[in-house]
Amino acid sequence: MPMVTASLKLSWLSLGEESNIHAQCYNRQRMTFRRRLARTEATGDESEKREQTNRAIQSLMVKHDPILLFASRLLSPQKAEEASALYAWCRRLDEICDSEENSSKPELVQDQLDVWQERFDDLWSDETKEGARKTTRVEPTATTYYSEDDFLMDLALKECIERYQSSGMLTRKPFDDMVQGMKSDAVEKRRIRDMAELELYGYRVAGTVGLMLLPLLLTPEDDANDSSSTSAAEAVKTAREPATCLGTAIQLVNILRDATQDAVLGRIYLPTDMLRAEGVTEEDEAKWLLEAAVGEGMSPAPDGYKRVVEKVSNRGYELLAHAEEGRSTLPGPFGPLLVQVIVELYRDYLEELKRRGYDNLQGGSGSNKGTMDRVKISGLRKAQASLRAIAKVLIDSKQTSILIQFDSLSDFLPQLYKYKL
Ligand SMILES: CC(C)=CCC/C(C)=C/CC/C(C)=C/CC/C(C)=C/COP(=O)(O)OP(=O)(O)O
Repeated sequence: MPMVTASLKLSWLSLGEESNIHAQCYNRQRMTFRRRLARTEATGDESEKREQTNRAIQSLMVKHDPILLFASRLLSPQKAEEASALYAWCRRLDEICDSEENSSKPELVQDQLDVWQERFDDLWSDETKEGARKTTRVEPTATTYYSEDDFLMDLALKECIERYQSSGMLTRKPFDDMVQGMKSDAVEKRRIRDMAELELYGYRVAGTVGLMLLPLLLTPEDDANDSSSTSAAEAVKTAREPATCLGTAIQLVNILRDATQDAVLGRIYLPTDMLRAEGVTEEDEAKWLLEAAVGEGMSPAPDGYKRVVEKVSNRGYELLAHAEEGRSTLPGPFGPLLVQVIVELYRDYLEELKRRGYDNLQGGSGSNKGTMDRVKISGLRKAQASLRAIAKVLIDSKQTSILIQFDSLSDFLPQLYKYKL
């Protein structure tokens, strides 16, 4: 690709010339992207391109989220493709923030997120009222170019968007909100002011996933029929709140789980106002950030710190309870079952944290990156959690056929075992 050669040759150019060339290359790539999108063109054989798209998405799933590869097999082929396209967009966005190359360069991450959002503007059809977003100034760099696989994955997302956008079931808000959430992480010293900010962050990076998925989960396959899409739109409205609660709860639990890992990156997600009210000082924080960075074990967490962990954990329980109550807003039996399995697993994690006296700083840090002995739940407990979920959904729906339909349970349990919770 000439772009790569160009970026290699740039080393002897002055900085001004370099950014000028990047700007030209970036603008050229963007124009080509828009032109190809407008023609909805994937150049070449249609089925070959579809296979290439699926391969690209699957390799992302295998690397990051194998359990979703399994979960997508529970959906119809069309819904699986749509969910996968949404996944690919979210995962590549998250990769911008997590990339090794970008670590400790928040301004670079901010620039790449601006480019990502500008790219999303091109994907979101201009025909809608929401289409025209005022874009920010973008500073392209050698790392902001996209590959053919990226184009194909974006094209798959565009197809998904076009399917659900006109009914108003899919809006661009969750996409913009997720980018916003990622941007809030790309700062030097990441802190959270209070519980409201923590929940907003949880909604932005995880609650939004539920909102993106609802339209496709709630629309029948033959959605061309007007009356069915009207009722699907109603169903989406009802399901929004529990779906958001579930995503936000997942993120709160992830935050409690990854406290040491985040401390290695200089990040503290527990609300500062709650920590101060419990007597945890900036010096205490500096001490555990240093210990996490050195990686030779953490001192026991102070009592005030553990009380804050307990409060955040209690909020996690509440959000999980809302999600559980709302599980029947999804079509059964798989929708409610999926929600219930997640609820049981994440609740189990909170139980384990309680058993350990709310000290989530003990265990892995440094080269162990939070995995050594951190609070986690065993394969056996994951299996018990899924059986509990099946029993609850069974009692709820009085459907015995669910066990027969869920014949891939033997595939599911090993997947769950590998899942990193
Ligand atoms: C394919 C199926 C069945 C569903 C797709 C469901 C979707 C859209 C999932 C997107 C999930 C995603 C990648 C969200 C991005 C933001 C986020 C909360 C990432 C956190 O990922 P973790 O794996 O917890 O942490 P790491 O970033 O450390 O990997």
